[in-house]
Amino acid sequence: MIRFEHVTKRYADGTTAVDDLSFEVAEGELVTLVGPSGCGKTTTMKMVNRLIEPTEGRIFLDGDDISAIDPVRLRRRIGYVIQQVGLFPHCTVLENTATVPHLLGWKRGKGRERAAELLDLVGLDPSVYGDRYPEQLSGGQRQRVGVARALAADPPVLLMDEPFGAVDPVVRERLQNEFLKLQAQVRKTVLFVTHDIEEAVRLGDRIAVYGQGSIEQFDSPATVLGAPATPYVADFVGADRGLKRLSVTPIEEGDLEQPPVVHLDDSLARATERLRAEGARWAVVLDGEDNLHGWIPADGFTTKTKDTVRAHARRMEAWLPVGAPLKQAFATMLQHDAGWIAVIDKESNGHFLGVLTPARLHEALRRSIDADAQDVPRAEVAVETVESVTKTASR
Ligand SMILES: Nc1ncnc2c1ncn2[C@@H]1O[C@H](COP(=O)(O)OP(=O)(O)OP(=O)(O)O)[C@@H](O)[C@H]1O
Repeated sequence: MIRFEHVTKRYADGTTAVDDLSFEVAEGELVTLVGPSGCGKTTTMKMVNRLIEPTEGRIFLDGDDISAIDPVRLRRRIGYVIQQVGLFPHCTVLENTATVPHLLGWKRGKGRERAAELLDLVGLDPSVYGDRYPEQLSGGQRQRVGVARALAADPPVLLMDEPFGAVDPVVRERLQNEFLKLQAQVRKTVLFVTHDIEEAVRLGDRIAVYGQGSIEQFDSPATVLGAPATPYVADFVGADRGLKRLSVTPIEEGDLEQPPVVHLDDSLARATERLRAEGARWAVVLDGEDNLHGWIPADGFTTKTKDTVRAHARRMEAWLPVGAPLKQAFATMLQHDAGWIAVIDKESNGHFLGVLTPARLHEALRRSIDADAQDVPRAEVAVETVESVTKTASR
């Protein structure tokens, strides 16, 4: 969808901002450009919508050489979101969002209808926020309007330059999650500039890690973290990359252990006998449909009781759907001081699949590292163990 072929940008003062850059972004792919300040990320991005012209090389959009496309027409195919959102202060949120349809000559009603739809899509109720002015919004809400505005003419490509850079970390994480959900629906081809490796890892289908004016590694987040291509990349992604990697490795069914299971209507006496015979200290409690209900300890009941498990089962506080990142599992374990986390099927109504223990979490982390590091000599893939991760986290 976007292809750079040997692109170089030298500014008039002799600065080479981008040096012989070649890469390709597939349709519907979200690529994050990450690197330290001044490495050429913004220059790369602005060459795509011709705010900056390359000195050498060619850029293609959907097969068309962009140097042959009139810049104004080109920009209609490209949504642009920047950090200082650039909303018009004297226009309402709805008018701001409808700017591009308006410029494209859409009928007023159609433009406003589309703007309202998009505000909804980014989580701003148009009946509440549509008539407000930008100064009556929070920073995070303004960023959402920026995203809605960029999507208004339904361009196939989005360029986003540190769009969440100006908000606090909590709002930022929320905006990132919302944007991921939105992108799953709209599937734009996105170039996303950030200097924050965490953000690059969280959002990118692939990450381009910039050195000085060139890309040092262009790979999936898991590979960049698990098998950095150069010492520079290893240094940039940081010594705690094992910890970061937890956020890109999902819990799989194969990672789970199968503890003893009892049902709500089972006789407590028989369940207790069984658990003691098996040497188990607790069991997972399921309802009649094998959905997760909670857990029950093996001790503390006499085998003479007439009760059912239901009378003494405890509700489960910590559980996760399969596919959730290992980082969330780890955080949940720490938060609840739990030695294991129940994992359920995300499609059904909480169908129980098994439990994740710290040992299994460690194995899952190793599995994903090994999968990526097949061609990389072992010694170069120095990754923390769960123990050292635990120590880092508790420091
Ligand atoms: N108009 C210009 N004239 C001369 N040099 C420029 C110009 N614009 C950018 N540069 C230089 O080009 C290099 C790359 O700049 P660019 O803005 O692309 O970096 P960046 O990676 O986006 O940085 P940041 O994260 O700080 O925004 C820098 O050294 C910068 O000083």
